[in-house]
Amino acid sequence: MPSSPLRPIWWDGDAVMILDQRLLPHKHKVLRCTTVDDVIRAIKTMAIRGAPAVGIAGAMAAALGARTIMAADVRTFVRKFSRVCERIRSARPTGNNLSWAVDAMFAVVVENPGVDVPRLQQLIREKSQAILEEDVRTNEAIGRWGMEVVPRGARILTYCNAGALATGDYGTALGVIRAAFAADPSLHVTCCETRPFLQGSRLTAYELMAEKIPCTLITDNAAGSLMQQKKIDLVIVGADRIAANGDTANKIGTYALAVLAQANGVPFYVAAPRSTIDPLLPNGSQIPIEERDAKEVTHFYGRLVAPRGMAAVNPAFDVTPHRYITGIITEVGIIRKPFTRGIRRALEAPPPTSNPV
Ligand SMILES: CSC[C@H]1O[C@H](OP(=O)(O)O)[C@H](O)[C@@H]1O
Repeated sequence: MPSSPLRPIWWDGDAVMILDQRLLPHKHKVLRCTTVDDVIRAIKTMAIRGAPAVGIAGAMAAALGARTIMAADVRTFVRKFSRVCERIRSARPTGNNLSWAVDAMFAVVVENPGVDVPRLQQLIREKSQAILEEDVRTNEAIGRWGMEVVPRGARILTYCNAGALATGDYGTALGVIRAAFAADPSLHVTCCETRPFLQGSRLTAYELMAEKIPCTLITDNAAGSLMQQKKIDLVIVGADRIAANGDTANKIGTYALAVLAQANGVPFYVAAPRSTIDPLLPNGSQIPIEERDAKEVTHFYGRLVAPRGMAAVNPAFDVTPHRYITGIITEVGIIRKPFTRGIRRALEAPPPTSNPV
């Protein structure tokens, strides 16, 4: 069992256990995954979601796949494992963490020449657990750095779910909120429902209420008006892929929030681990945006709301140009403009070892 009721994924012997987030907050069902396809299906259907959590799921799927490869020799094993990794990589296109995790899993093979197949399978399984544990430490460091930008009594707005359920535990944007709340219980969080999958009203609200963090749910459309009325002190969101210049892909609707924040003089922060950064992308124009089923728009919990036959488009993410971002909170510090130089330095920094503040 996981150490926290909010952990979205964990090993249970030879099975990967995934908390089915499609049913939260009112039903708590765990999917028992024993094959690569079980995990890929959980990712594609958003039973597990959130860029870092999807990366961890990809790592564990790779370990499940490695275990089932029957190969007498290492060369055959490597060839088959490479194919498994490529299948996992394509499960969801926008988040950088999935490909980052798959690359890290394949690197185990590259970094262990001369090791036999059973030992490689064990090392791959251990790496997947290490990625989970490193993610939690990373989020705690993001939380500690992020406290620097949260004034006492802050009224914070957040979007979608960048919490324990979107990561290995603790969260990125919600990691900052958890760390700030531990030091200052007077803060307040406004969370946007985040149509159409409702990560805000179902998941972020669930996390915040579980920990008695003062919070209020609003429709996505209300965010701008609250900022206009000076009722929000700062915005903190997660990220799915950050380009080398700081352009950031996140849940659809984030771009609008960032423009509204700048228009109203509200600081706008992105909280993300370095595994979300894609240094090979010079800017956000080439970030692949996942198109999801139009039924998520025309239906509400499976019930047709729009007229039958109504056309709908459902991009799951958008890209916020770096000019609208105040800072990027990572596990090695807060990156501010000029982002290209700051991101390069952050990627060169050693991993966090202790409390940076
Ligand atoms: C900790 S980053 C989580 C990130 O992922 C969410 O998207 P989805 O729920 O579709 O996986 C959203 O963009 C969050 O900010």
